[in-house]
Amino acid sequence: MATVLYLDELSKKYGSLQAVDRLTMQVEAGSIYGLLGPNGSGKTTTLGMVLDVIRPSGGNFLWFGRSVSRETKRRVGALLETPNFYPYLTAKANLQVVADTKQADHRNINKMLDMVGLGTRSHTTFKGFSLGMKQRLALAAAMLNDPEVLVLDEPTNGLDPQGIAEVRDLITRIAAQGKTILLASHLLDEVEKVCTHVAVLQSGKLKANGPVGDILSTQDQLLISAEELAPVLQLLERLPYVVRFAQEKNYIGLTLSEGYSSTDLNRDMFVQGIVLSQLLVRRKSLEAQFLEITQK
Ligand SMILES: Nc1ncnc2c1ncn2[C@@H]1O[C@H](COP(=O)(O)OP(=O)(O)OP(=O)(O)O)[C@@H](O)[C@H]1O
Repeated sequence: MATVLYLDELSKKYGSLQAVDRLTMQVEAGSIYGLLGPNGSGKTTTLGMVLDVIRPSGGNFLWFGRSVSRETKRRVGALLETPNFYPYLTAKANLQVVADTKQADHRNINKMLDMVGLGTRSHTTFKGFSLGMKQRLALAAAMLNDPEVLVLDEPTNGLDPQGIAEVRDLITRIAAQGKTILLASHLLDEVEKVCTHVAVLQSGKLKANGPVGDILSTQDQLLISAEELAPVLQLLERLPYVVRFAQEKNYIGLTLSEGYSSTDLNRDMFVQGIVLSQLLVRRKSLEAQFLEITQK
């Protein structure tokens, strides 16, 4: 698969503050890549550098295997903050202004309005739009010259639940057209729901990266106990789908391979003559996972 964006020890210092610290990662074509981290972790600075609006203090980055240039910039659409549309112009007229600035084909305007679900509202003035509609119009503007890559900074910030759902759905639909998306978010559940890949940032440092399923593992933890723990421990040694287990006081905590559930465990225990006195499934919260990753 082609690498769309490659970051090689990319760094940014603001005075003595190391905002981004030797960040190395790559974004493959067709992925929805989430840059996940709390406020101040360096996400916006990273996006600013790769979009050539913030000058790096060190390291390098390549778009499509090349240094940033007018040609590479033409292939990348970006939405860093809600753009300043003209409040008294209609959605369509606003996009006409953007199309002129970007020298984009005006025939794309209606297509993009339809794509973001504003086709029937193209004659409504911008000031009459809800925040969610404003954000969708901004996405239409970013897509006007049909870029291969879309860079988004916190695209659902400030939206109500319906607006959030609409924007997330739109991002997924844009990606389904074969576009690559790089998206910064401080919301773990957003990255889990929308992204295929993730890089976790903390204080400018890369803490983990890879496919979302690998990094944000949603394996449940089971807690079990029985009158006698020794035979339980012996059986757990032998069950191939038990990933790990540990005794904690009078119960045992364990995780199972994907595809196995507490029912499988309970059945196998019973077959071996062990009756569990307790079986609890504890879902690992996304917040707990995030703490685990960032404390590594
Ligand atoms: N122009 C600047 N001058 C000085 N410090 C800055 C500047 N821009 C950002 N910083 C600092 O750099 C660090 C990283 O900021 P950045 O905005 O990149 O993080 P972020 O993860 O995008 O957070 P947020 O979601 O709050 O924007 C923060 O400590 C921030 O205060």
